[in-house]
Amino acid sequence: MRARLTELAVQRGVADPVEAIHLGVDAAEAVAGLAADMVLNAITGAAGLGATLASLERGTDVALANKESLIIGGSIVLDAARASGARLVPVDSEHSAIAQALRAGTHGEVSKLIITASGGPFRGMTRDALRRVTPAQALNHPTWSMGSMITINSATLVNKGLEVIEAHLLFDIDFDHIEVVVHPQSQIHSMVEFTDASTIAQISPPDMRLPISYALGTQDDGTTKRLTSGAVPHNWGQPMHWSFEPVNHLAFPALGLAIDAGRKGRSYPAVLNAANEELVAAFIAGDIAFTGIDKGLARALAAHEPAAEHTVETVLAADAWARDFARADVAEHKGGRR
Ligand SMILES: NC(=O)C1=CN([C@@H]2O[C@H](COP(=O)(O)OP(=O)(O)OC[C@H]3O[C@@H](n4cnc5c(N)ncnc54)[C@H](OP(=O)(O)O)[C@@H]3O)[C@@H](O)[C@H]2O)C=CC1
Ligand SMILES: CC(=O)[C@@H](O)[C@H](O)COP(=O)(O)O
Ligand SMILES: [Mn+2]
Repeated sequence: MRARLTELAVQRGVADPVEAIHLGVDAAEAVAGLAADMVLNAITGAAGLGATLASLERGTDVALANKESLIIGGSIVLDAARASGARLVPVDSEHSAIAQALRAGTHGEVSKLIITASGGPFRGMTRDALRRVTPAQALNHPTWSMGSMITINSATLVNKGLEVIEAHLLFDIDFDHIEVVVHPQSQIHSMVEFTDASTIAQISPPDMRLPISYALGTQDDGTTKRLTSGAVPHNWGQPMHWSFEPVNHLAFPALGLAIDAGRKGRSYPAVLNAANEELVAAFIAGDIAFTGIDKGLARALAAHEPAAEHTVETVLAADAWARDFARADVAEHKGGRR
């Protein structure tokens, strides 16, 4: 690997190819800590925490796709940004939408954030039917093409729970003022309701090039220059039907579990995320049923005893504890109809 990368670096005229190449588990963190205008963190999962912190500590703005690092780090990540003055710029489509809509008023004028959810491939299904769905069905997202972890998280609504916590942290809005609504067409990416009863929505086709380019357009003064995204705007001359419906919390309890973990704070979000990463892997491997994911999450969160301090060390310890717990939970319930 190093030899091939060195060859490529030499071909591209890199002055010191040995210095320029980082390999291994700490490579992302090392690269994120190098001089840059902005780091786009699109690693999946808790593994992205080191890179987010390394960028922020260096004072580099982070375009954040890796929502997990903010969610598990919580105040540690926010404090790192505050201390260096670096910005956390959302790439997640809902949070990009909210950031855009928030420009219509002040923080004090916000009455509610409304996060839209596609509802995933199993929208409308009963709890009983959900016991029998397959990984292939769960990986077939109705509107977005994404990696396997976030696609399964969309199917369980864990993704929406993570996004509520992410919105709370990014925009400093209380959990009581964040609502989730199912909007199956994924055209409205989220909304902000203001105190005058006006609601501002951000609308675009489901294409990540738009939130990514919006984040990359961040200017030194915090304003945003809209870049060419390549996304195709709506054709308003065509008939379109968009719908909204409430979340079925009985069929999809993971959303409530995640919001509860977010409200409790400290290491609960880290436990939620780490247990989920393990349970999703077990579901994809065929070891547990789809409904085993939220059942395992409920058991992990109920068993967790958080440390008094909230530090990188306690977050990583909670992450490791949750992975062990979830693996044992999978072993205990493997093959059963959980
Ligand atoms: N896809 C989307 O539309 C959206 C994604 N996001 C978020 O963006 C992130 C990435 O999602 P997505 O692109 O779909 O996922 P993918 O599975 O497509 O890509 C994940 C990437 O993370 C890398 N990676 C995983 N673990 C590590 C590690 N320990 N160190 C370095 N790199 C690592 C993988 O590298 P390798 O291939 O070498 O394993 C891969 O390039 C997630 O946090 C997701 O929630 C948010 C909103 C929308
Ligand atoms: C593109 C993006 O931001 C994803 O997080 C997407 O929102 C997932 O769709 P769900 O609404 O199904 O979770
Ligand atoms: Mn999203």
